[in-house]
Amino acid sequence: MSDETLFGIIAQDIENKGYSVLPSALPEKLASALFSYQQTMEAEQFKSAGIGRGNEYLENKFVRTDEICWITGDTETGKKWLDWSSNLQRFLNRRLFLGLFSFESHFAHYGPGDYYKRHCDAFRGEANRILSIVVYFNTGWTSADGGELVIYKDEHDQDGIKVVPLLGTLVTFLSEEFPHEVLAANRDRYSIAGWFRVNTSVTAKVDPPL
Ligand SMILES: O=C(O)CCC(=O)C(=O)O
Ligand SMILES: [Fe+2]
Repeated sequence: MSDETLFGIIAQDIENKGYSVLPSALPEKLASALFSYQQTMEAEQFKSAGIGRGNEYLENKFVRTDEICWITGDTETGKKWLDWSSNLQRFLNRRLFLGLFSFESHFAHYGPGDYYKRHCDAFRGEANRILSIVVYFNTGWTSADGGELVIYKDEHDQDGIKVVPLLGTLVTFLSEEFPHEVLAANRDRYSIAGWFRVNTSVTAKVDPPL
């Protein structure tokens, strides 16, 4: 499948239902490059995941226990991923007028027993995270391995839909609309999570003060 075809399916899903779950969707070459990159650097660079970034960085082991590493364009593989993501961003902006302005993403590693409790990636009103994306690198994942992503339709939904974190599966959803969680995994679980943002700093500057 070409990138254009794939991006078109994602756009249609987002338009129709606000989320998209596509098995075997991430291009295989990109997936295997990213996975080996994650494996080689994980020992030295990963750190315990915190909630928020920068000054807001706050480790919160009650909410999430995975380890993360932010992806930059400093390596060939990191750059390939950011190029692919920016093509998706451009496509979605043209097709859905989302006004996506920037992208941030990190590798994540959930060891056995790790989880990320039910949360939203963005909050209505203050949010500049618009679209969340998750891709997985785990071969031969079965239901006995746990670690599913559960996406809830709204804040009242207790059932959700379960996504098996299998190699190549690509998930996108509107960040404000869908609470979600990662159930405890019984084996190592590797992934990337990313967020497309709109630019809020510009409006903050031009908005007259109250
Ligand atoms: O790994 C997943 O399936 C989702 C991770 C997630 O929700 C997050 O990092 O915000
Ligand atoms: Fe999330």
